[in-house]
Amino acid sequence: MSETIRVLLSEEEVDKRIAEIAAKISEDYNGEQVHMICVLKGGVFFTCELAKRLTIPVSMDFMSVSSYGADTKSSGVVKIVKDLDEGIEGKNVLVVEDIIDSGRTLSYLLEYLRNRNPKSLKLCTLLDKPERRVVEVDVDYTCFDIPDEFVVGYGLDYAQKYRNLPYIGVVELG
Ligand SMILES: O=P(O)(O)OC[C@H]1O[C@H](OP(=O)(O)OP(=O)(O)O)[C@H](O)[C@@H]1O
Ligand code: HPA
Repeated sequence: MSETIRVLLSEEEVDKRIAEIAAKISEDYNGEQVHMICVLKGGVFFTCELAKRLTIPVSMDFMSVSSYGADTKSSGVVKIVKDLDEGIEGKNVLVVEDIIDSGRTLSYLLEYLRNRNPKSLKLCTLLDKPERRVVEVDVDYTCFDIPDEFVVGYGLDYAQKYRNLPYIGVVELG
């Protein structure tokens, strides 16, 4: 089967929106330090682009969770592949994700982090597919709501490919 990629959000659109969200986050934290938790692997491009534009003090940690494997559908079972390096008690935690789809990954992850007593816990996502939600998740910052289509680029993969595309595209199988 062949795959083609149709552009959904151009590099310029994505970059412009990330700058807007970064300004909003910087304003909301009002000079306090934010502890960004990048959810690997998909969240890595967005985390870097966002972090570069924040004007508040930033620290960072990384977690890796997996529920999709090589499929385009969530397995429903969330697995922690890599845990945090440092504790988050008393910190202003900002979880940074590439996409919220069914909500299963983030619902699991936020509960897991809440139990570690951060001072505050917020969620920032590049993309959200609200139509696909199975589990409710409170999202604090969303760059784009998108339709129910499987997307790649800016960290998002299809069977580990296309993460490096500098824009968001829809995978079309022929
Ligand atoms: O809302 P959900 O239906 O749970 O889907 C969202 C999750 O799926 C993707 O991760 P994936 O498991 O593909 O891992 P990856 O980031 O390493 O590619 C994405 O990065 C989210 O973590
Ligand atoms: O649309 C998607 N693309 C890539 N990974 C994903 N994980 C959940 N939804 C998606």
